[in-house]
Order: sequence, then C-alpha cells, then structure tokens
Amino acid sequence: MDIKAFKMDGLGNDFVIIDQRSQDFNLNKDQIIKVCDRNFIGCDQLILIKKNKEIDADVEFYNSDGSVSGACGNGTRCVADLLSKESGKKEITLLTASGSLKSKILGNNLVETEIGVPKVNWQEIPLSKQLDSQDLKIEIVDRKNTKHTGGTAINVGNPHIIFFVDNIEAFDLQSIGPKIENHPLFPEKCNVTLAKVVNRNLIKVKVWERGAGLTKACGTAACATAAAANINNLVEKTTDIAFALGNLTISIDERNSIHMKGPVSDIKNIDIKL
Ligand SMILES: N[C@@H](CCC[C@H](N)C(=O)O)C(=O)O
Repeated sequence: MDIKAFKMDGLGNDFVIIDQRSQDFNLNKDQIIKVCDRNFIGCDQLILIKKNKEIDADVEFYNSDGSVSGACGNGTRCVADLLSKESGKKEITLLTASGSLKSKILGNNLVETEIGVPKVNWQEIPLSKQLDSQDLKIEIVDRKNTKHTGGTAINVGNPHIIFFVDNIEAFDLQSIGPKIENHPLFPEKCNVTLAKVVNRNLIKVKVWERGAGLTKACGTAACATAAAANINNLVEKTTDIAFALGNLTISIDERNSIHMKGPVSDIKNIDIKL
C-alpha cells in the first residue's frame, strides 16, 4: 500500500498525519504501530483526518503503541494549521472523540485551540475509586531515593496526573512514567507530568505520555498542568508551560475553558509504503 501523508510537530511532539478524505483504506493496529516506529517512519501519534459534512473534519488520534486517544492538543493544532493552509480559513473546527474543538490560526505558524472545560470528578477522570483528585497521595521516588507524595488528576479529553515538585530533573521519568501510567487507580491509564512552578506565569514540565512514552512536548499535558496549578492556586489564569524546545501559553477563561496557544512546525510531505 502506498500512502501519502504529512509529518508535523508541535515543539517536537511529532505526528504522521494521513488525510483519509482523499484516500480510502483502513489501517490495522499493527500497521499503526509500524508507521509510528522510529526505525520506520516514526512519530508520537498517528492522526487520521476524515470527512465531516458539517465542520472542517473529523480527527482520530492513535498513540505509538496503537492505542486510541480521545484528545491530542498539539496534534489538533497541527491538523488545524494543515487544513487552514489548504482552505485559507482562519478558524478550523475539528470533531475529536472528546468533542468538537475550535482552533484559530494566528499566522507565523502560531495556532490557538480551545480544549474546553477540564473534568476533575473522580468518575470522569476516571479513577478506579472515589478519592480527592486534587491530591491522590501517590508516592514517587527521586534519583536519591527521597519519597514525594502527591498528584493532581484531571481530564482534558484524556486523563492526566501532575506531580508538582521542586526539581523535575531530580526524577527518572523513564522509570516512574510507566509505573504511574499503569497504576491501578487509573482504569484507562494516564499521562504523567512532572511540573516545577517557576513563578505564577511559568511552569517547567517533563511528560510521559500514555501509549507513547517520553515526549518532547504534549499539548493536553500543558492544559492539564495549567488547570491543576490553578486548582492548587499556584499560577495565574494565563501561564506558560515550558518544554525542552519552547513554550505553550495556556489561558483559562471566565467559563473555565482552557485555551492553548503555541507554534506548529512546517508541513512535510511523506510517502509511506506499507
Ligand atoms: N501528544 C498529545 C497527547 C496524545 C495522547 C496521549 N498520549 C493519550 O493517550 O492521552 C497532546 O499534544 O496532547
């Protein structure tokens, strides 16, 4: 099978995007895993664009382990940019598994997406039992074997847990990430973020993504971190979330809806032979 696709990224969080409005075929889980494999094409998520008669398009997100995700913040911004460059429209609406998301194309590869109102109720995250999602009291251990207890859980279309710590570099996220992702408290697993509040407008993070592992950035993790930091009264309504390659600006409006603004890469055409 010969597939025409695009490669894009948001701050290094990279995607293979396949436009199925013009190419009609189904990919099975093994083929998705193969495309995402860094020894083949390689990406954190594979994204399918599908026809929608009423809005710009439907999008489906698949992690590199072949699992489905209800949301992908950076992926949504990339697809919005791609469709805007195709149509010339400056506002793009995409239907995802977690709802319809509006993006504004601000020029110079800058895209802002409204992710919506976060869910903090234990059933909505979901957690496997009733607990205070603001402080799950989960223990993580740093490289010096010092124990830290905490974790705020939140769902922004997908489940996240954020640990606010003094030094994100003091932890081995490669080893902590999979343990927390698969913790029995999370029946649908979760994305794991270590966050250091630098000041009331800046948080530095490192993210372990459910189904994809360590990533250079994660849009929904940025949204979840800003929302969790607001719940814990650590930051202002607008805050920057700093990843290794740059920042996303997250704002929470008067309706408690989260807006995520940041850069997307240029679009690269690729051919996939499966
Ligand atoms: N990279 C994404 C998040 C992708 C989905 C996540 N791994 C999940 O399974 O929930 C983003 O930018 O939000």
